[in-house]
Amino acid sequence: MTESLSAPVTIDPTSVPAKGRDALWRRVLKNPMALGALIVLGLVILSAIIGPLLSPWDPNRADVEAVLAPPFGEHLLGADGSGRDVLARLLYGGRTSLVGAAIALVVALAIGIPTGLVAGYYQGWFDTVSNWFANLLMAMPGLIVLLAAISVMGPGIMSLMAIFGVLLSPGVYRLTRSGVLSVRNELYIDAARVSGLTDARILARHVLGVVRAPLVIQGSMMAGIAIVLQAGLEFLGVGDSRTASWGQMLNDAFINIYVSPLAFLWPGLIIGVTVGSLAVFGAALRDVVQGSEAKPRRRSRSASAPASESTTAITVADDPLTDAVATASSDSLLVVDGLRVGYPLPGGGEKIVVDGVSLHVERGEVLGLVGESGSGKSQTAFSILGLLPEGGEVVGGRITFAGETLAGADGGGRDRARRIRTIEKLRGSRIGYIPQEPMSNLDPTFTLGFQLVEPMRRILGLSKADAKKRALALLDRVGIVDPARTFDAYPHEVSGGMAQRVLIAGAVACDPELLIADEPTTALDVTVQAEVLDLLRSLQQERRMGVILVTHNFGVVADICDRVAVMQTGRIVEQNTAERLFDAPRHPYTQALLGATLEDAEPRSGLVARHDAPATSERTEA
Ligand SMILES: Nc1ncnc2c1ncn2[C@@H]1O[C@H](COP(=O)(O)OP(=O)(O)OP(=O)(O)O)[C@@H](O)[C@H]1O
Repeated sequence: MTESLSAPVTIDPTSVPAKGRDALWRRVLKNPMALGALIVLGLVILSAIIGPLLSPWDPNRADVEAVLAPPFGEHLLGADGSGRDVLARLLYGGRTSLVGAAIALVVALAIGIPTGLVAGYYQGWFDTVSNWFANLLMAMPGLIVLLAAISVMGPGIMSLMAIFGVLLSPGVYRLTRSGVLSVRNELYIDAARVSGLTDARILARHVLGVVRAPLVIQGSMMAGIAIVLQAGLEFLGVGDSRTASWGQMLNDAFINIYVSPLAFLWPGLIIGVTVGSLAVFGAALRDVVQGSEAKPRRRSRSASAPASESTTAITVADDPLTDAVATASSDSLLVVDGLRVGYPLPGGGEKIVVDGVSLHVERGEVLGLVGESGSGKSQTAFSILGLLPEGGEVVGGRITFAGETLAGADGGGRDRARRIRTIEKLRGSRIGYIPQEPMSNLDPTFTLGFQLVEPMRRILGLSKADAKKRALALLDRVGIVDPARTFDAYPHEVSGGMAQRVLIAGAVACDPELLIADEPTTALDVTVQAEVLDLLRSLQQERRMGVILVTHNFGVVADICDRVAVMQTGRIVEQNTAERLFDAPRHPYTQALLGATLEDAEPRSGLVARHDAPATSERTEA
């Protein structure tokens, strides 16, 4: 029984409307079925609250002269077998039934939502243990558990409803967990992490929002089930006979069904109407949610390559060709020294995807990280940000930012935990990040303004009004024509170029010292690419930020970078100033990449002086 009661409603949690909860509720209220059900439910609840005003009778006052009195006399709906007023008992009984359903619902939600959120978001041992508990609870025969509880705890109906709530909680847990799993790897969740939001805030704002509508649907179904179950138990004689309830009215009416069949009608009708309204509301809400134009979500980065991939460890490349420019100094902003990143392989061992990468970035300097697809550029960038996909780990080397160690040289678990805290503190404040796909990195359920303001309030401690002022100024600075309109817009209401400008505004909002831009122009239209690069360059110069620009495009490198590190199969094969690299590429791989960039594949001797390179060279992709 518990299994069927706890079974989650079948709805894709990611199909929550992109326009946010306000728009969702507006659509619900426009749906006649949902509105009708809400009105009926409202009336039932209201009549239970103001019961004493609607009936002058005490629900427990027995009048021997009124036993089984017919309706429309002194008692509007008649009297029961003990001479008690039926209308008064209906109104007061509503309180008992609704409070009982509320208790079951609150217990189910209070257990199911937090455990589902934590299990889905963090996974690991907690997920395993909570799944095990959920399966155990679902396998229990609910009615037998409740009857056993009666024999142990007595017939108190409210405590039984609390136990019933526990039995319902696996349904809530599973629904929440599956909702979280469907979004936890979304890029906008990473973007929220990068912008410095804590896990608790991300869960509350970006993850819980996704499961809110399915939970309301599931909750309305569960409330109906709880009302029916409570009435069923009371019909069987469980509960306090001195408290009026719909189930007890059924019990009383059943005894006198041949003498006064109408007495059976009233509680049956009110239970039917209430449970029916809850079911209709749930169904209408589901129609609204499923019929909405939810934006298809793009795949997240963690799916880029499963660890089970039968790739063998990367081949050993030549020693990197580096000049003195590749040597870090003691006051370098970022120093990556001998970085190694690995993923565990299913059969044991590990796949090394970044192997001994060393680089550094100075304040006010742009370092281009170039190489073909799969060469390890993003893995290097994610290691610095502490955002490697699941399974990925820094297995060697060290990353230091402004003197603070972010990864490597572990002295055990406590050391590692401290480093994780350090990088979480730096992300979004001193280290900014601009992602590759602007749209996937914005939460479709919140306005752009909200997504800009929230990190500023947390990191800079600004008031709402000041954060908004700063956000509008930033939107203006990144070239948005109508900042106020864009501030109030949802991601799907702006173009890809505008979304990227918004993300750039967000990345520099807290004045970071280091900016990591992962192919920031790849997903954009060629005409917009040059503008976004111009914007990046001017912001970088204005704020003297160190920048790592991940790209596979030498046009972008020529346009904006001071130095370049060329990556191949997880290693840096050549590192030089942009000018020298274009002038005289030394590694055959660099020569081949440059050759592929130019239509005629001629070696580039002295052709490209960095800032003379046309921005439109973006068109010729490597
Ligand atoms: N989750 C993962 N599990 C296992 N291997 C992965 C995972 N993500 C990436 N890799 C591997 O890491 C290597 C480097 O990937 P990375 O994403 O850094 O390449 P890239 O140079 O940034 O390429 P692109 O330009 O296509 O983004 C690739 O061989 C890739 O298959």
